[in-house]
Amino acid sequence: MAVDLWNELIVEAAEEFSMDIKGEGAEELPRDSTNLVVTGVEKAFELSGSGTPPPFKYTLINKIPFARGLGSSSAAIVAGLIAGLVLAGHELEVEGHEKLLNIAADIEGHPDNSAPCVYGGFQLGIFDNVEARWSTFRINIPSGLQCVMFVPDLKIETKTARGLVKDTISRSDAVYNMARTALLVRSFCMNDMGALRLATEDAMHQIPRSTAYPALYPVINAALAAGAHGAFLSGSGSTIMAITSGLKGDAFHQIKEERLDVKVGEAMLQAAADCGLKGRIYASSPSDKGAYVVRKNAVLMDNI
Ligand SMILES: Nc1ncnc2c1ncn2[C@@H]1O[C@H](COP(=O)(O)OP(=O)(O)OP(=O)(O)O)[C@@H](O)[C@H]1O
Ligand SMILES: N[C@@H](CCO)C(=O)O
Repeated sequence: MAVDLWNELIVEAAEEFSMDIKGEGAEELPRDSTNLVVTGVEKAFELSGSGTPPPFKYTLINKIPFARGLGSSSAAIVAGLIAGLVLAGHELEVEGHEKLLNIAADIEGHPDNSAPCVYGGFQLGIFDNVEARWSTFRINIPSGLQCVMFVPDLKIETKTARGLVKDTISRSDAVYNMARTALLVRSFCMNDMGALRLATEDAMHQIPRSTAYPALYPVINAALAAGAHGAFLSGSGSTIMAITSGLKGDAFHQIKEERLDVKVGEAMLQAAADCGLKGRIYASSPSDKGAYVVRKNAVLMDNI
């Protein structure tokens, strides 16, 4: 599900390659061609038949915390792909093909984050063996939902978190999760948030991942006790996401005591602190919109 939390990428013509990173990951993310925005731009140029891209000046303005289960790597890949397609003047087949989504998911290895990143909203990403490609399906999101995210000072890379989950699962665990996946989709389609606590229970990945993350269940339980409809590990972690609703109007006009998102956020922070873990709370909402081009400026050549 896409949330209203954005990274911005500016790509400009330049004499030589450079990269400036502001905000999240400014100190840690690579500033060379291994940065995923460059991977995206290079892929777009390759697809356009233009070969290697010319040197560019990259500016990344990052709001999405990285290696926290919030899809920052997909955001970087998709931003690079879209910027590269615009710069190379190349268009992809969309309708009935989902080319952009498939290219992004192939770079990332799965569509879990690329689908909401490309399209916005709540997306199911399924590999279609007949078409030999990823296919996505949009699910309704009830209006007024809030996403309260506990983002700990603890980075967990997806490949590490995936290493904690067994390759095989028992039949009973599969049945447990399949039933809850169906209930989750029903809850969203029917605007029935009352079923979300049950629908967001899990028997497949949270327990093994909690072995490296002792605060996981205390924080989930604190969010539920404070009134969240459901709470769960976001992606492969380390962010823990709680879903609340009930506010009317802009958050700035609310009385603090009446704001469930604040109560839930405070409860999550406290439970984490009790486990010796610090972090930040982000309160956001689902975004219906995916990645988009803000502006394209034509650069006049010297001889024009
Ligand atoms: N521009 C970029 N933004 C974010 N991560 C990047 C970028 N370029 C390279 N990376 C690398 O990608 C890795 C982070 O990807 P990872 O998939 O683990 O985290 P995430 O996308 O934030 O979380 P998740 O996939 O669990 O939602 C790090 O090793 C990071 O160095
Ligand atoms: N949904 C994936 C991670 C996507 O970031 C997982 O649980 O491994």
